[in-house]
Amino acid sequence: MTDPKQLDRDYDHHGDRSGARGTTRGGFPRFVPAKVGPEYGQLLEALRTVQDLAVSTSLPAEVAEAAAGKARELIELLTPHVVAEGRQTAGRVPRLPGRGSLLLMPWIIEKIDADGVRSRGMFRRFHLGGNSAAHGGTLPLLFDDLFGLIQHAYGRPISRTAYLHIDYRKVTPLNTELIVEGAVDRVEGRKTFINARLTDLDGNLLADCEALMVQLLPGQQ
Ligand SMILES: CCCCCCCCCCCCCC(=O)SCCNC(=O)CCNC(=O)[C@H](O)C(C)(C)COP(=O)(O)OP(=O)(O)OC[C@H]1O[C@@H](n2cnc3c(N)ncnc32)[C@H](O)[C@@H]1OP(=O)(O)O
Repeated sequence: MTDPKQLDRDYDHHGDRSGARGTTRGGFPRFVPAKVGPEYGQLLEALRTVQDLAVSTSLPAEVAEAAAGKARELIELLTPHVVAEGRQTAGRVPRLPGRGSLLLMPWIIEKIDADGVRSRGMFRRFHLGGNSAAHGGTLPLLFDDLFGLIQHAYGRPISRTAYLHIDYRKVTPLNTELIVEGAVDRVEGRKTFINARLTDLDGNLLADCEALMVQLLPGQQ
């Protein structure tokens, strides 16, 4: 992963992490890959299964009460380990599904270079929208994170998504291996235009997306 300061000489001057917006102290945190053992991936997989169960069960009161107690125990165990943005493990383990983040789609990056990025994975029960299909709102998250990786691997400075246009071509199934792949289409000054496609393993197009990412100016957050 390229040091973002090499791509953006204003890296340390984008907004403020100490509270006041519009000032230039702080900047974006530096995302350095985190080193973790196998237990971290196991924890995340267990938590994702809990998410699947949380949205697919109808619990008797005593089971809900017992589960709430166990959840509170987990909260107590984890709370002392909260750290500042950029120092958390989530999002900084490129080899894990969703880079080790529970927010992101639990997909694995298969290819990442200046020619583009490809990830493979499944939408799970907790991504259900209706009638066995992935919720339409989960696709922008999948694409947006992919675009962040694409523009970074292409060597663009820190940028934010200005727009993201998705065409939903076919229903996106759950529990089915899929591929998302995209690349920079063109760069115009501060603007990077990126295209991506979501397909099944037979190459059927499920959705495609075009986005504009705009390079941040010094002071922009
Ligand atoms: C191991 C660790 C790995 C870590 C990897 C990192 C991965 C991270 C992944 C996470 C990634 C997550 C990423 C995220 O999710 S970022 C989160 C979602 N995005 C935002 O919050 C962005 C909010 N918006 C803004 O901040 C501003 O609007 C920005 C900065 C985007 C532009 O405001 P600014 O005032 O600076 O610019 P400007 O208005 O002078 O415009 C400049 C040019 O752009 C053109 N324009 C602007 N908007 C639009 C539009 N909507 N349609 C068409 N064109 C548009 C405009 O016409 C002009 O063109 P031209 O006239 O010059 O030709």
